Amino acid sequence: MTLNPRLVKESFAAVERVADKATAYFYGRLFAKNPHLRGMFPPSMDTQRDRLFGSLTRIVWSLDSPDGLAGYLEQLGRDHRKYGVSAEHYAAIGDALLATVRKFAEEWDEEIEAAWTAAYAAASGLMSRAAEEDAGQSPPWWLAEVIDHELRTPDIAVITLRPDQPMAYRPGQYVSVQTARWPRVWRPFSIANAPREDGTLRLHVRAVPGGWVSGSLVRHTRIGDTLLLGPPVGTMTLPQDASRDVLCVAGGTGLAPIKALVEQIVAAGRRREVHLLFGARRAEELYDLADLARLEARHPWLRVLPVVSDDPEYDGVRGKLPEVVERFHSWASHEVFVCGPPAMVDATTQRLQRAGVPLTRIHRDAVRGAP
Ligand SMILES: NC(=O)C1=CN([C@@H]2O[C@H](COP(=O)(O)OP(=O)(O)OC[C@H]3O[C@@H](n4cnc5c(N)ncnc54)[C@H](O)[C@@H]3O)[C@@H](O)[C@H]2O)C=CC1
Repeated sequence: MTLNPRLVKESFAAVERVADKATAYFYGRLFAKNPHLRGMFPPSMDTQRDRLFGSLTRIVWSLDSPDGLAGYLEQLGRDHRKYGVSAEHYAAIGDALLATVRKFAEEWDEEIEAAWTAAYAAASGLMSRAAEEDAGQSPPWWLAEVIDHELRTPDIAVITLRPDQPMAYRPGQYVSVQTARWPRVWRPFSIANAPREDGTLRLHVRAVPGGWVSGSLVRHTRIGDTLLLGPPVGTMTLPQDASRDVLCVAGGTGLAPIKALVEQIVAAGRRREVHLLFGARRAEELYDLADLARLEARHPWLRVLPVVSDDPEYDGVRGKLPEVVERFHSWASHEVFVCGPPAMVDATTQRLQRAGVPLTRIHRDAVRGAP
């Protein structure tokens, strides 16, 4: 079997053009052949479909850069332990995936089939080996008790959790969360604090329209409730050797991982300059400003700049974050962290690149749909 990234990418391009049909076919086939697997998935499959296709796209387009891809697949394998995924499931999914690309690719022959079989064997092998290794040291999921629940706006809650077992993570990472109200529905949320001695974690949650987990966390969760957490994942972390000044750009609840990173810099005691631009649509949605102001008062090297985009009366810096970022400073020599609505993250990244910041120094995590 030969791993041939070119053949996989060419056939995948045709599947990508009909992504909706292809994912519907994939799950239809998977469940028709393996009805017992349906119970492992959430009742509503919409987000699940997008997620599957997002992961697949990322895997296929990174086949040429094995190092980054291996890290991603290993993380995916560890994260899938929370679903109870086994070797039998990998085989069933591989079978449905191959049937799907065979159906939707414009060309198909033995060579393409062999390339896909090899690619899937390599990818699922990395995932399952990482899962096995992880099983020796971490649980597949954590139970976490809600020990504080603060409604900062009618839609935004800051929730503090105490996991039942220690959870090792790096500031900037995120976890999947499941509530008792919606079994099997997992949504990712960034951890909003650097690791603490008491092991507690904070989440910043905005209830979005139609958001099953986010709505349940903001409106129906109380102190004493128990949540399920998946393992910490994500790569928007502070580089080990970085000594550069830092720019952080946070849109809305995208502040969560940024705050964890700022706390990490505080804890390390390093005196690099940190500029934090925290944007919201309206002043009352700058939900964590009091806490940020306290941090700023204690650490003169930290500058927090609140930015409001949709209120012409706001008596401070107004505008959209990508534009405001350009307005103030040259960031060409900074390490940059950007988190928030995907369109804001993309626009900010583009502007920073145009202003001379290399992409390798712009850290962001595509947690699409992490409301
Ligand atoms: N680890 C991660 O990747 C995390 C990601 N998020 C994401 O952050 C987002 C936060 O959403 P909300 O609090 O509702 O933010 P929001 O929609 O209220 O906007 C927050 C800020 O982003 C700006 N903004 C929004 N859309 C923009 C656009 N198209 N172009 C330029 N600027 C734009 C607004 O002007 C405002 O300053 C969600 O999409 C969530 O998925 C949140 C937490 C963690």
